[in-house]
Amino acid sequence: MTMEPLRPILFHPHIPSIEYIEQTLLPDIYEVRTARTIPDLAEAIKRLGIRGAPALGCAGGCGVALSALITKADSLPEFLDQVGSDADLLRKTRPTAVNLFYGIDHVLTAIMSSQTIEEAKSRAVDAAEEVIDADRRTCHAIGKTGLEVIPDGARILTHCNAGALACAEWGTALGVIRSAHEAGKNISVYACETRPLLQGARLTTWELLRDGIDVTLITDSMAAVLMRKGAIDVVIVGADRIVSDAVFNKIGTYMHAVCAQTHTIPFYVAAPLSTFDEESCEDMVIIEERDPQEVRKVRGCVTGPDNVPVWNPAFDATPVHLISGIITEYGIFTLPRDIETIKQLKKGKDMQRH
Ligand SMILES: CSC[C@@H](O)[C@@H](O)C(=O)COP(=O)(O)O
Repeated sequence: MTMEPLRPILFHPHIPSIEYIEQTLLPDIYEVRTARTIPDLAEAIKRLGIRGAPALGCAGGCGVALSALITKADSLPEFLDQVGSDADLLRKTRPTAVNLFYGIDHVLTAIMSSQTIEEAKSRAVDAAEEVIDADRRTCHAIGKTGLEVIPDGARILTHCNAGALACAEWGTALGVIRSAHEAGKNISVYACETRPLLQGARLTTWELLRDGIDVTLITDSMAAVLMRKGAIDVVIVGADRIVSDAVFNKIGTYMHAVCAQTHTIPFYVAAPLSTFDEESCEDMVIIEERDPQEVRKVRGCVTGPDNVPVWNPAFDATPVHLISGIITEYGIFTLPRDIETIKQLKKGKDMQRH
């Protein structure tokens, strides 16, 4: 039986609202929630009800469109002012995943030259729908590109959740895994649990079991031993931001990359062009630091003394020399070698938009 495609974020311009799968409750509770205001949406993003770089891009884009639809203003400048300040509120939710800013800016740019409020509303809806449709198409294209790095029989390690739940559909790292499964390759996956918020344990395993893909859950500290035993053929992870010299992804990714290099295992990143921030370098990126309580407690259960100091960065940077390739909708690239090609491709996309 084929499952319905998993679509964690839907935009309903006629209501107007944004519907999303509440990811903090999975896997025990599958609940679809609705954001009707920008503060509602911002709150859902901050507490990771909506999460994952491409999904954040969709949320940002749809959020600006939602703001355009619900804003009541007497003049176009007043209207644009209100939408701009809602966009700023969304920008402040999470600092690392660049797709959030890409989605917000895509819709803002589309409405800026409007002559009337009605025109701006209609442009905002079209642009938000474009962000979602493009992400769906892109993830399927990434999946196809990635087929060449997944041999039949591959045992794949992944970290965090770079699946359909992190995108509009299909996924990036899990998109490659899904495409390999769909192409009839006999693959199996080790999903790292991904402390402290367990996106791997809760979300990746749930997605893969749902699709009938062979998955085994391990704690993050078990990955190195599996690599040493020769039980991993390839590592594939997603990305939150790719700069000229590093890939930012969920905390723990760097550790897997170092281990993979030691054991000569290929280490791939799967991400759309919208995750590249190619003009920046590692030092320029803000890594989100989250609430210490996320480490002292796991889903309400105490895991450390209430007064113990905690360091809780949500992401780490993996230097590009540890990465075998970046699987995108346009092919597989390596950095720094292909940085100019990436710049050209992004310029080309910008030209198409204007
Ligand atoms: C396709 S999504 C890739 C990344 O966004 C994912 O690996 C990740 O780090 C998500 O972090 P999260 O904090 O859950 O938003």
